[in-house]
Amino acid sequence: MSAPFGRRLADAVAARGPLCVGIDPHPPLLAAWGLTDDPDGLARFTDAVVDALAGSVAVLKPQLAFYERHGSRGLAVLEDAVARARAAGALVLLDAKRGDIGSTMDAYGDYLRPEHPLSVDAMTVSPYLGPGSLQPAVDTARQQGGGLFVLARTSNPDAGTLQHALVGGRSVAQVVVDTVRGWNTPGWVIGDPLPAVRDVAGRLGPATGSFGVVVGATLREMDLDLDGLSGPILAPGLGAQGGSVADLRRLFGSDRAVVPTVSRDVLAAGPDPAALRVAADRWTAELAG
Ligand SMILES: O=C(O)c1cc(=O)[nH]c(=O)n1[C@@H]1O[C@H](COP(=O)(O)O)[C@@H](O)[C@H]1O
Repeated sequence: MSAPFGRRLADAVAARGPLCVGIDPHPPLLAAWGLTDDPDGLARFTDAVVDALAGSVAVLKPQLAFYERHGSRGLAVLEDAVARARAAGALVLLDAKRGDIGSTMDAYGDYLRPEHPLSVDAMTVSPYLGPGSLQPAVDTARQQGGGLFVLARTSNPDAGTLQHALVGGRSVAQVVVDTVRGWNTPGWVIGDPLPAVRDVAGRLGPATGSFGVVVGATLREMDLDLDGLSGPILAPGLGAQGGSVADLRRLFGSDRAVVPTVSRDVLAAGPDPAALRVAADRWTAELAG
C-alpha cells in the first residue's frame, strides 16, 4: 500500500504549493489550441498539459467525462497520461463524481487500486445516494492509501437548491462535511455519534486525513462548519467561474487545508508549454502571497 493520501498530499503541497490544475479538454478548448475534437487531438492536448505541469504542480485533476466522450480510445489516452503524470511526481485526482449502491461503489473504488488500468491517487465522489453508500470506496481508500473528495457545497449557481436542504436541523452539505470528518477519525463508522474534534484548525500536516470535501470558491459566504475536518478541501470555481484568491481567503481563512483547483484559466494559456507553466505559476505565486 502507498503512504496514506493525506500524508502524500501534505508532502506534495509542502514541496510544490497547493495548486491543483484540472485537465478539461472540452471541444472549444481543443479548437482554441488548433486541435481536432477526436482521440488524436485529445492525446496532444493531454500530453502537452502533463508534460508542462506534472513536474511542478501538486495535483492534476483530469475530468473523466471529457475522455469518456471519445470512447475506449479516449480512456486509453487518459490511462497513458495518468501514469506519466504520477511518474513525474504529480498526484492525480480523477474527477469522476461517482456514487452508487454498495456493490457498484465498490467497483468505482477500484480506481484507487494499483492494478487498475487507470489507477489514481484520489477521486471525486457524489454522496447523494446517502453517505453510507460511499463506504466501499472509503474502505478501499484506507487499504490502498488512496483519497476521496466528496461533493459537499459545489461551485455551480443552483447548488444550494439541494445542498441547503435541512436534514434534522443540519444542511445536506453539513451532513456531508460531518460524515467526512468522521472518516478522518479512525474507528468511527457511519451511524456512530460524531467523534470529538481533534484538529480544530484542520491544517495540512502529518495527521492530515485522506478524506476531503469539495466546497466552491464561488460561495457568497461560508455556510458550513469545517472545523476539525482534518482533511483537505478541494476549492473549484477560480478564474472562469469568477472565484479569486481573495474569495478563498474570505471563505476559508488561512488555516485550512485548501487545495484550490483551476482548469480553464490555466488551460486557456496553451498549447505553448512555457505559457501553461507561467499561467500555473501565477496562481501558485498569488496563493503564496
Ligand atoms: O469536483 C470538481 O472539480 C468540481 C466541483 C465543483 O463544485 N465545481 C466544478 O466546477 N468542478 C469541476 O471543475 C472543473 C471546472 O473548472 P474551471 O474550468 O476552472 O471552472 C470541471 O471539471 C468541473 O467538473
